[in-house]
Amino acid sequence: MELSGERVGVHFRMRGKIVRAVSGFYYVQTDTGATLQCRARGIFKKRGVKPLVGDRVNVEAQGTKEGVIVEIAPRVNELTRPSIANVDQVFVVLSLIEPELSLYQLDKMIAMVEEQNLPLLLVLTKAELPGAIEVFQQIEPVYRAMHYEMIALSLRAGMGSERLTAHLKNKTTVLAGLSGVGKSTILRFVVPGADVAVGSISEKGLRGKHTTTFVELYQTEHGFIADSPGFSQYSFESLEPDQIQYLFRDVKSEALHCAFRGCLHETEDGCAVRNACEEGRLAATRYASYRQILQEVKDAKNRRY
Ligand SMILES: Nc1nc2c(ncn2[C@@H]2O[C@H](COP(=O)(O)OP(=O)(O)OP(=O)(O)O)[C@@H](O)[C@H]2O)c(=O)[nH]1
Ligand SMILES: [Zn+2]
Repeated sequence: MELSGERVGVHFRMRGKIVRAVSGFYYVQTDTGATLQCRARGIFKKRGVKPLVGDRVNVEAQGTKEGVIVEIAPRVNELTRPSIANVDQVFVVLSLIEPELSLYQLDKMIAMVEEQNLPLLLVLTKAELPGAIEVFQQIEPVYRAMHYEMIALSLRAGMGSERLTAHLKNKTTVLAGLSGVGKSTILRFVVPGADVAVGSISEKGLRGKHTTTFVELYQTEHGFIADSPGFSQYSFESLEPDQIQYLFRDVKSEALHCAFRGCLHETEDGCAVRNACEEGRLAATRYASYRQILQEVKDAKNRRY
């Protein structure tokens, strides 16, 4: 292996990205294409800084396989579930059928990503199965109207794959979605040779829920991608009920017209959001998702006090 970089004393200093973190070891993919198993310099611990997967770092290579992280570049952002830094976008992955699409789940995942202020792409899988495209055609316009892009994907039938990979270019992408929707299948497609487990839902059910506790960034042709175990356990518990409307683009824009101060846009007569729903300007399914998440947040808050 050829190492290149700046020579500092007997060490080479290189730039790279942490792609995996396991019990105190950080695996750094260097800009020269090597992967180094690294420890972090003690100073980070003293400062209370924990290197994260996704961090851009400077390493001092020690030989061709190991190194020490000596510097961490300032983070653009930091997700907590999964724990990953410098994320550019999230692919929200759901299956159109098997398991059947839940619009509540879809809207909840969109709201999670909105809370993180990240761009998203909606990826609807298993599009070749009978009845799937009809579901897609029904819902896609609702989301397009809010400027969310939605792709019908079937890697089995070669449908939508080019659009999917085009979105990966020069980005660090996180896949979010419940078990069984096809995230591993996507990973294996965009990262040929990646060691990703794919199994049927029932097989996994028999073995019990498999738990992946660490995140890994895989390098694709032009970017990085990570699966996100744990994303689905996300809750909005740190939010106040009146903040939920801002996670729903359509509710938010209708709420601008609501004359009631502090309105949560529930059952109040004359509420602009409720009116918009009744008059068909706001999709009933979206309003239902908003109301359900709002209720969950209110319930969680009541339990705290
Ligand atoms: N019909 C059809 N099945 C698919 C498609 N993509 C994935 N599957 C199947 O759906 C099942 C689940 O796929 P996975 O990729 O393991 O799903 P996952 O989201 O990674 O699930 P976990 O590994 O449990 O997180 C597997 O049996 C896949 O073969 C598709 O486009 N069409
Ligand atoms: Zn209102």
